[in-house]
Amino acid sequence: MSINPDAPLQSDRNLAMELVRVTEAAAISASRWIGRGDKNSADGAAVDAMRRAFDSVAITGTVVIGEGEMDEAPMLYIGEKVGSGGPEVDIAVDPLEGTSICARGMPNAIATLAVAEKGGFLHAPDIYMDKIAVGPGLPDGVVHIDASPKENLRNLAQAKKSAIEDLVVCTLDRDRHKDIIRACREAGARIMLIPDGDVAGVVACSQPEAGVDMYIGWGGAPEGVLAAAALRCIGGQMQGRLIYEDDAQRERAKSMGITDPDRIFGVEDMARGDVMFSATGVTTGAMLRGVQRTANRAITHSIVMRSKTGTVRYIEGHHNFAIKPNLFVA
Ligand SMILES: O=P(O)(O)OC[C@H]1O[C@](O)(COP(=O)(O)O)[C@@H](O)[C@@H]1O
Repeated sequence: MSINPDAPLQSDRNLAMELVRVTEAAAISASRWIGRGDKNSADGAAVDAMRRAFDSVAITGTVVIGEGEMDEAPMLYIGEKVGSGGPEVDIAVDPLEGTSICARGMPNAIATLAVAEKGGFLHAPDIYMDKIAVGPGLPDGVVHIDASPKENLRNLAQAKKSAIEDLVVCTLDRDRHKDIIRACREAGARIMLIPDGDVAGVVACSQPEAGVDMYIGWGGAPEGVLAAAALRCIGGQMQGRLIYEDDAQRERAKSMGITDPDRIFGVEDMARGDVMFSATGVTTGAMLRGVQRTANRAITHSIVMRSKTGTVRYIEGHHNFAIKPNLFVA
């Protein structure tokens, strides 16, 4: 990262690897709660482990996308400082993205975070964001958030030199998306419904093996920023627009520095400059395999990427609790 010009290049190379340890810790702790029907305990375990893991990362980090405000979140609240000291960076976290799916033992839960140089992330309030995303290597503006699903699919099919019938559109399985779903199906596309976890849904557009051509629909705005951070590294296009349910939400956005609350944010508007992104699978999904646990051991599957180099690494971690119990046991 460009924060400390005197720091050797090696330090930010190492930082990317340190971040994997943090999402691994959160995922392993959350994995103890997979399928146990208790999403708050799963989330609490992930938050606690992620917070502790940050203590050994050599950064002076400020949480800008976190678990909520100081008075509502005991840890990883917005404004909290994390890290053991080092370059000043901003942090976006979602220690357990997909709390309900983890509790229900369903696919797609991940532990994730992103790091940017100071001021690099959009300070998104915890409200909905309308989102549309496609993968890399396509003409700029091939899809647009204000175009109809049919128009977007037609343009996307043309750019990909495929038929609309070959395209898969991913969206959250919500009543509010029924018109989008109907329009996509009527246009001939196939729909992949996910119960939760739209960070993975958006990122899937940029992972050829995931089989997703376009992501569309409303999800959390903080999750939108995390997804944008991933796309900054892996490539792909995304547009997001905040959705306000009342004036208080609009005011809240303004108080967080969003001067034009109705603007359409692109990837660079949500995650600027040098960005790193890490995610570890909790339950198996399109993006990552979940934690595999055996007595005293766990295997984790993570993705870590940097915008500076465009390198994307898939990391399989084999963890032995008999030797290293403290970090990972909630
Ligand atoms: O469940 P809603 O209100 O449709 O919100 C959608 C958001 O919830 C999630 O599906 C899961 O979020 P949580 O992990 O906080 O439960 C996100 O991925 C998504 O952005």
